[in-house]
Amino acid sequence: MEDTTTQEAAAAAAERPSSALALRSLADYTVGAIPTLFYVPDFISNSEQSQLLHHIYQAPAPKWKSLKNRRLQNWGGVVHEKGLLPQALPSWLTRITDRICQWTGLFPSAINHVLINEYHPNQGIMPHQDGPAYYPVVAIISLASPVVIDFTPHQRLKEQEHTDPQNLQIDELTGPAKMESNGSGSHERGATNESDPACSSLMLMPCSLLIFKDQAYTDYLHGIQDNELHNLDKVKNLLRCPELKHLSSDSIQGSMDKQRGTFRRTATRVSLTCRVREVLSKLFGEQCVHKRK
Ligand SMILES: O=C(O)CCC(=O)C(=O)O
Ligand SMILES: [Fe+2]
Repeated sequence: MEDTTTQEAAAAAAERPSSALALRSLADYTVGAIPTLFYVPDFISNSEQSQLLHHIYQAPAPKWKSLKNRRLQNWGGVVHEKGLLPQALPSWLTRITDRICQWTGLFPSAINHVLINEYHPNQGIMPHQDGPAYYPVVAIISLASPVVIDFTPHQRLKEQEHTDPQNLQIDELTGPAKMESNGSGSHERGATNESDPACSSLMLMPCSLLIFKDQAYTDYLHGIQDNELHNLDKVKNLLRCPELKHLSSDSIQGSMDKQRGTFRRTATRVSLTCRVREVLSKLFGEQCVHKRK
């Protein structure tokens, strides 16, 4: 489905080399103590951000699915318990997902699934692990508002699975865990990073790319607190967010309280969670399973 104007495509193409050229290799973007966590500021340009937001908010109202604490759009096909019934991603998404694929070199095939989440300043996503139907590499593009994402080790969840098997459920969208369906993964209630030195938080600025994989994917829960005020105590990448110093400029919204070490969200954030999802080769038939590295 081609819905991009030639002008827009030309503008994006003209811009791509400059942002791509400015990038170093992925290994240069590790952050914090978890080795498989990467933060890439300015992965997309401001005008690419505007184009993405334009397309996202042009989608027909039924494309949005409202959840208790956010709403989302699902692109790439319908998720079924046995995999994905695929539907090609629109070109305004593949322009970004193909670049992520190429530059990272981490995905076994083209990114085929994008979940778009929208969060008001008091909304978030509970600590969760993305389900087993995804290849264990996640790429998240952030738009419109900064937010803090927390990574918390989930040994507790693993122990629970071992000791309490009757608690396990297989969710339509996820894997075995105590969970609440979020359209994306499994949720653990009440996980907290207050006292755990192993946890890591990152500030996700608009236009940035977050990549997490392997250990960060399998041994950590990730989540965003559902309040306007975010604590910066455990944020590992503040030095890589120089724009936070200029919050009065109209491009980035929010406010910092340096004394208290907090950031207040004031704008709606949108994110693109880009993944490779197992695809059903035949309806309810044979499944194509990715080899995990
Ligand atoms: O919005 C985000 O940055 C996180 C989204 C997420 O974790 C998910 O879609 O599974
Ligand atoms: Fe997730």
